[in-house]
Amino acid sequence: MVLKKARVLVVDDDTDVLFAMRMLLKTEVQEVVTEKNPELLLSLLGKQRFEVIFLDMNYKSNLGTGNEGLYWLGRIREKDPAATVIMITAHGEINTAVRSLKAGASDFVVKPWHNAQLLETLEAALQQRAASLDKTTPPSQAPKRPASFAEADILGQSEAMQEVFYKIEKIAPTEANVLILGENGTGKELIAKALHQQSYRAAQPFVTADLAAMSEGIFESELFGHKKGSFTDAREDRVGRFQAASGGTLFLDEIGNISLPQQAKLLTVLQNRQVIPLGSNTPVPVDIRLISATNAPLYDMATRNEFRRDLIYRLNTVEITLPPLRARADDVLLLARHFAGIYAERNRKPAPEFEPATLHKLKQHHWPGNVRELQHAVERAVILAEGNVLRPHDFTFSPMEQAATTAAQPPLPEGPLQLSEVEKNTILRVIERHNGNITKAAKELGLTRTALYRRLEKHDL
Ligand SMILES: Nc1ncnc2c1ncn2[C@@H]1O[C@H](COP(=O)(O)OP(=O)(O)OP(=O)(O)O)[C@@H](O)[C@H]1O
Repeated sequence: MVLKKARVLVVDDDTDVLFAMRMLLKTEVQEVVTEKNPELLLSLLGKQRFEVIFLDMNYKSNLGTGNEGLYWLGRIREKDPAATVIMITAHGEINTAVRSLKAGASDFVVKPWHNAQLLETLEAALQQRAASLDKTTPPSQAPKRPASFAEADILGQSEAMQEVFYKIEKIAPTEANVLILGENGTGKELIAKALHQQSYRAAQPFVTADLAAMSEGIFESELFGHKKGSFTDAREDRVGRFQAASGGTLFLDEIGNISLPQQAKLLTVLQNRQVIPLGSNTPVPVDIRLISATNAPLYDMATRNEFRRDLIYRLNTVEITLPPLRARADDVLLLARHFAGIYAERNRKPAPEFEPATLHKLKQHHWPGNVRELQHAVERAVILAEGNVLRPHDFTFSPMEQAATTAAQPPLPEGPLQLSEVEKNTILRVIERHNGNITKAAKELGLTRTALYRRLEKHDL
């Protein structure tokens, strides 16, 4: 609905982009104006009102630094601080795109875009704009934002996490579907909850569906509900998770684990915004904000036709990637101290100190289980430590994790070194770094896929 009333300005020096935008938007919005020359932007804004401006990040004169887009964004915001600007960026410019969010852009789309995804981004931006301009919104419906992410217990001082926080702040109060990517234990569920808590839906339910735990047999009934008698065990009517989350947020965890037939069913529901419970003929409209998460390499899976690209585009209006803990050493100590405080209090012990050598050991560890592993390691150490100083030997890692850590450091062999062990550990570490993607791991190791498979067999992996 909001789309139909929108007047949209598109500024890009690539005439193909302008043409594609015009073709896409002309039937969707009230008016589309396109402009090739950013120098004319301000005079256009002086003459006409636009609800949304799509602004390219790079212009041919500026060698792809994104600075010109940021410059024009600044000029627009000077003229109209309430302007809603969506940046158009190329792949590989995500850092600049996030900088543009900090500079006041509402969102960004990545070229080449998927039409449905671009329309969702536009709609979300319009809704966000309407909500922020709507002075009549009663205070109780305003988003409940914690003053800081520390209050929501999401800690992180690394640059990578600061960018995640900026994104959350921007995205939370919108209706955009969010896809959270990251290895196990990086905090995906925590981020999903924070997005909900800071959204306009905060007072409504947050419902989680762990798709990895749902067999083919119960998938539909769990998600879409069922009618009494629709299958042997259906003794009464039951609403599914989509309906249970009505008005609130549905968190689909481990989305990468569902089969192609399940993907097709999910896509239909998301497209039609309604579910049909098993055994019923009556569609039930659903009003949910969708957040999904996975540690699976969805884009690689799509290339291998294991995951539907059109479903990805429904899920990833905005994407948040959580870096593995090993890539944010700055956060390791912050989190370790935080967990130490929590577990000391829980176990009625004084808050412990960390020996410098302990901190070094923690920083060097590979953390294959990420924050969850750190949390458990600190809990164990706090419970087992004698006195209130945590020493290196209070942190013991399983042999496999230890091997990964050792391999991550410059080798310091003591005694005879088993070459085949080193090879095995290196292979394990590289495969893990690429989330199990054999093609990428083989590339990094300088092997062909076949050669890597042969070595996996050799090491019984
Ligand atoms: N930045 C963070 N600050 C504080 N605690 C964190 C942070 N990230 C993760 N945690 C904690 O680490 C644990 C694992 O986080 P969470 O369950 O959100 O990870 P996940 O990525 O969803 O894991 P999985 O993929 O296994 O489901 C939780 O106890 C969570 O509270």
